[in-house]
Amino acid sequence: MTELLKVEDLSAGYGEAVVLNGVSIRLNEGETLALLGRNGTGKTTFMNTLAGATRQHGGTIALGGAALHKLPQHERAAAGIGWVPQERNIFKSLTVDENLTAVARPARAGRKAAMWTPARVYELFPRLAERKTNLGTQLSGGEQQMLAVGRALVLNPTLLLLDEPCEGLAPIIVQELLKAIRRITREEGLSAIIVEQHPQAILAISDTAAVLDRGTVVHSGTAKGLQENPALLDKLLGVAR
Ligand SMILES: Nc1ncnc2c1ncn2[C@@H]1O[C@H](COP(=O)(O)OP(=O)(O)OP(=O)(O)O)[C@@H](O)[C@H]1O
Repeated sequence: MTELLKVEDLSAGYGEAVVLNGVSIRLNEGETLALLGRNGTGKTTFMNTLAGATRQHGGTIALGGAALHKLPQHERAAAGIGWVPQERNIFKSLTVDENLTAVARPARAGRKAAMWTPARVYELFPRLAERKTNLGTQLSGGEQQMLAVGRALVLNPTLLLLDEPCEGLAPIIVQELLKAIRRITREEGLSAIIVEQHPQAILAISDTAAVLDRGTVVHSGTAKGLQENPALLDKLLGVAR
């Protein structure tokens, strides 16, 4: 197993406020990590810190052996981070197709998996293909989320960060999205970190899991181990979901 992400003793927050304290997390190439925790425990702050959108106070982040924490936010996408933030930052004044073609870039040399292009995103999300010429403002919440995932994919990242991808979506759309995420990670082998409020659905498609509480990692192990231990899930997350 080749290690892709190595986060060591990370402290980060907003301004002087420290939210994450001494967080260490590892992820192997081709694996998916479920990042869980109750509300306000620092999950989004962790994702934002990988993307370079918080203030890092200490620690290191290495992606494929390169020091990511030294890079400004605008260079992290080129370094391999495909970030889908909670607020789905699509360009609302552009069409679906323009959103995808504006950011598409070829994969790095030596990449084994097939390259993501707008055409492949349309194949993954047929709903988006039907709305190619619609503006971002004309999309439903689920379609916006699909477009946000598509935009991250066409950057051909080495690590996909999905922050609560299913939040606020209708159950049928959640199923569609989870199926697509499973395909991206399981079949295409893209490494990912997924933050979610519904642990069972995400644990089922993840290899490993980490649980945050008050900005520190209070549990890490296999996703299966956590999924099969409702008592531990209850202890860590409040309810055996
Ligand atoms: N922009 C910000 N400026 C200052 N503090 C913030 C900011 N965003 C989040 N925080 C604080 O950081 C802490 C962790 O928030 P974060 O959003 O990372 O948690 P979370 O685990 O993702 O929560 P949720 O599941 O509710 O999204 C909270 O106390 C929150 O108030």
